[in-house]
Amino acid sequence: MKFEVTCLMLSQISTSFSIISYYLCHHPQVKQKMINEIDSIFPQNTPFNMKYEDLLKLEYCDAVINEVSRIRPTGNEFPRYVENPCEVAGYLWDAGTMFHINMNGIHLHKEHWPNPEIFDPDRFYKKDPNERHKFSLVTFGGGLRDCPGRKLATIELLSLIVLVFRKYDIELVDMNAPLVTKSSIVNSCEELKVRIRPRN
Ligand code: HEM
Repeated sequence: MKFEVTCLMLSQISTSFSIISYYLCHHPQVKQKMINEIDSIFPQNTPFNMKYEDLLKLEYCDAVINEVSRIRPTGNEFPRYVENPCEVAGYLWDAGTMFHINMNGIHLHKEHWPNPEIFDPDRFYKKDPNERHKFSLVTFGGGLRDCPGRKLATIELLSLIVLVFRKYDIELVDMNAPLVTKSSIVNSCEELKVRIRPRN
């Protein structure tokens, strides 16, 4: 069981990284802005020393992670079980009802996200998270049972982005190929053909 949970977490990280790479290749100006930020915090031709405090300075990379996980979350839903009768959205629900909270429905909701189908990391860049609804982004769930691994997952993704994009450029082999994902408990990236070249 422990092994399965660990695999699930790792598959979420690797799928997130694949989806990030896919979106960056389709939005070269975003990729360039991200690379500029990485180069400003971890300059080329200087000894490379990846520190936690420096990773936290990568605000644009963080915005890219948030925007990719908004538009293409690795999860589909998370459940909530009600022990007592309750009212939700103007309806009365019996005790024992199981709700399945639809992440895509929330992440693409026009009331919370203008032009929700458009990929735009600037929605998150240097923005105060308190200015939007606290459950408008539920990549890591929400409330009492939200993901305790969210900070670790974000730091892992930021580290991976720095390690790869500081040294290498990634291109899609076929710009017209769709992102192939398989949906089970979570979505996993099944195939993403890329060309990786050293930068410079
Ligand atoms: C990109 C990576 C990850 C994503 C997208 C993700 C997402 C989620 C989501 C949506 C939930 C359900 C939250 C809810 O019901 O409100 C969850 C729960 C959980 N996650 Fe993550 N997670 C990730 C990485 C991790 C990591 C790295 C760990 C541990 C090291 C972790 C540990 C857990 C645990 C233990 C729960 C159950 C919490 C509970 O039921 O109280 N997750 N995660």
